[in-house]
Amino acid sequence: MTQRRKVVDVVAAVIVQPDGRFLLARRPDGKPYAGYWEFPGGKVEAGESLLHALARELHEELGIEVKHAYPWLVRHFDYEHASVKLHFFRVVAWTGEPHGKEGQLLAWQTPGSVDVIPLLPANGPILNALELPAILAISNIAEMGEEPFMASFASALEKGLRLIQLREKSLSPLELERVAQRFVALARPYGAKVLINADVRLAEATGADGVHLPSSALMSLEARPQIGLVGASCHSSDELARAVELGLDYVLLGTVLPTRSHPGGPALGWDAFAALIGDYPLPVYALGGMSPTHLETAWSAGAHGIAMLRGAWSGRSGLNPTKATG
Ligand SMILES: Nc1nc2c([nH]c(=O)n2[C@H]2C[C@H](O)[C@@H](COP(=O)(O)OP(=O)(O)OP(=O)(O)O)O2)c(=O)[nH]1
Repeated sequence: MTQRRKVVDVVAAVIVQPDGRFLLARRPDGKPYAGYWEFPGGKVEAGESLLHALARELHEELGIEVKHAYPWLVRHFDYEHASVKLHFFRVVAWTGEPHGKEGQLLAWQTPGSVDVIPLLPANGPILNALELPAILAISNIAEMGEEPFMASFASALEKGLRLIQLREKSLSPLELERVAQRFVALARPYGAKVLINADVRLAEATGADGVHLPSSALMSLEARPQIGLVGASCHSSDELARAVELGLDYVLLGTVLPTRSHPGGPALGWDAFAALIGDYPLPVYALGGMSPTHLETAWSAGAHGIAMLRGAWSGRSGLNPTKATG
C-alpha cells in the first residue's frame, strides 16, 4: 500500500508591474531544485495565514512590503522531495525595490517570452495563464448588427482588448465563416486572440487561436480538442472539475450577477463564485452582468478576470489597456 504523503502548503507571489511584467527568482544553492527559476515565496508556517506567509516570505527574500495581493490559482504538484499545494497570489502593489536578500538572482519577465531557464516543473501552466488577458469579450452582432459591432470591436482593440470569443448563434455556417475571417484579420495586427464558440473545424479553417466549449460539449467530450487555446463555460463544481481533467486553459464561471437577458434568473453572487474557485488550478473569468468596473471585485474573489457580452461594447467605461492584459 502506498502511503499518502503530507501536503505542504506553499505561497508563491506573481509580482506584477502595471505593464504586465512579473518577477522570477533563482532558487539558491542548498535547496531542492537549486538554480531553477520560481515565483518568490515559500512554505506556510504552522498557524500562519496565507497572506501572512506571503508578506513574510517577500519581506525575507526580497525586502519588500506587500500592499495589495489577489488570490489567484491553486495547484497541487508531487515532487520527489515533497507534495506541495501552491497558492499563487498576484501582488499588484508593494513598497521597496525587490532585491535578492538571500543572494538569489532576480529577473523581470514578459508574459509569453520568458527568457530564463530552467523553471520549476510545477510552474508551466502558471506561465501560460499569465499570457491570458484579464478581459474576455464576447461578440454581440445579434443585437448590434455586423457593421456597428465591427466598429466597436476595432475601437476596443485600439483600447487594449486582446481576447474575444465569436459566439453568434443566429448566423448561418457560411456567414459565420465569413465573420470569423473578419475577426481574425482585425485581431491579428494587435496580437489579439480570437476564440470560436464550439466549432473546432471553423477555428482551424479560419486560423483562429482556439475554441470555447459550451458546458454541454465540455461534459461530453472525451479529450481536449487539438487546437491552441481551449476554454469552457462552467456553472457547477462538476463542470469545473471536468475542465481540469481535460487540461483546458481557462474557464468562464457564471452566472455571477443577474443579466439583461435573464434579469430574474438565478445568479451565483460573488461569495458563491469565490467559494467555487477557492482551490482551483485554472484561470477563471467571471461571467454574467459584468462590466469593466467589476474587474477589481472579480480579482478579489480569486478570478483571473471578467468575461463580458454587452458590457464590453457599451463604451461607457471603456477597456483599460493595462488592465486588459493579464
Ligand atoms: N517559492 C516557490 N516554490 C515553488 C514554486 N513552484 C513550486 O513548485 N514550488 C515548490 C518548490 C518547493 O518544493 C516548495 C517551496 O519550498 P521552499 O523550499 O522554496 O520553501 P522555503 O523558502 O520556505 O524554504 P525552507 O524554509 O525550506 O528553506 O514549493 C514557486 O513558483 N515558488
